[in-house]
Amino acid sequence: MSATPIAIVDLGRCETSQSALEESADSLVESIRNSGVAFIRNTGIQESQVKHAESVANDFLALPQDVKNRFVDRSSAQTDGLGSVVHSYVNMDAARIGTEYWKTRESLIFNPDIKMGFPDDVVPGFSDSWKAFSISCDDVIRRVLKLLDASLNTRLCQVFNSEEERSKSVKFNHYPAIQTNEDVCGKIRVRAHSDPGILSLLFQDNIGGLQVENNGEFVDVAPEEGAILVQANQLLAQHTGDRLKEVHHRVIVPTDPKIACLQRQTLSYFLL
Ligand SMILES: O=C(O)CCC(=O)C(=O)O
Ligand SMILES: [Fe+2]
Repeated sequence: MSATPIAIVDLGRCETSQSALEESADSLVESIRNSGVAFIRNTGIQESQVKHAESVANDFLALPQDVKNRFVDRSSAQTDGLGSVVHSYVNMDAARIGTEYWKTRESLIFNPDIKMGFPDDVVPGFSDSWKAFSISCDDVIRRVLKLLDASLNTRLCQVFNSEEERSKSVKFNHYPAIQTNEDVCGKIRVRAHSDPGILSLLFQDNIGGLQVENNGEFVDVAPEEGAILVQANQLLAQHTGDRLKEVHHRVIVPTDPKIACLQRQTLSYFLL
């Protein structure tokens, strides 16, 4: 499976001159047109802030199952939590353990703007950490929209700002280590789908496994050290008249047997 060329756009450089901004904007748009995604770096988001948001998520996942189950939102089970504006803990493995264990995943999805329902009583500081992370991500998404506007001659910033406050989600995915002697390399961990909303930012560890559909073929998105993945979602496609298509993507167990069985974690921010 070959890797697709994905642009790495330096957000800091965009602010140095108009020509740097235009060049970066075009490269961002070209990458999203080709593969539905682009990397951005030099965003100003502190690594310590990301690590902290991941660390409170891991504190939550380490809690006893009955405590975690208090946060299950049954109404969002169909949509994997994302379509919902409420908080939820989703355990995708409950029915599958012992059969398709490579599909095992626990997800935490919280809307940073909804005040009630955070697990602060069981993980002190959870909501502060995720809210701070979401404020930083929101700022980055606004800068990405500005670049898209510069290249496409659209008014996405204005449209999405002038609408009443949009919904947001922070999502943490935990794919546990796989304990088996069986060959699980390349098996599907998350089925192919596209996500709702406008744009998302994906912070992934160095394990890999994310693939995007490109000309009918799924190609690897290898993690890029220090860079965040911008993903085009359904509403962006709608608002750009399909000039930017939403990305169809999936997650597989890495094909390298040395890392296939290791745990993987990702943290995402969605502007919905
Ligand atoms: O964990 C990943 O790399 C992506 C997961 C995903 O596509 C999702 O949660 O919507
Ligand atoms: Fe997704």
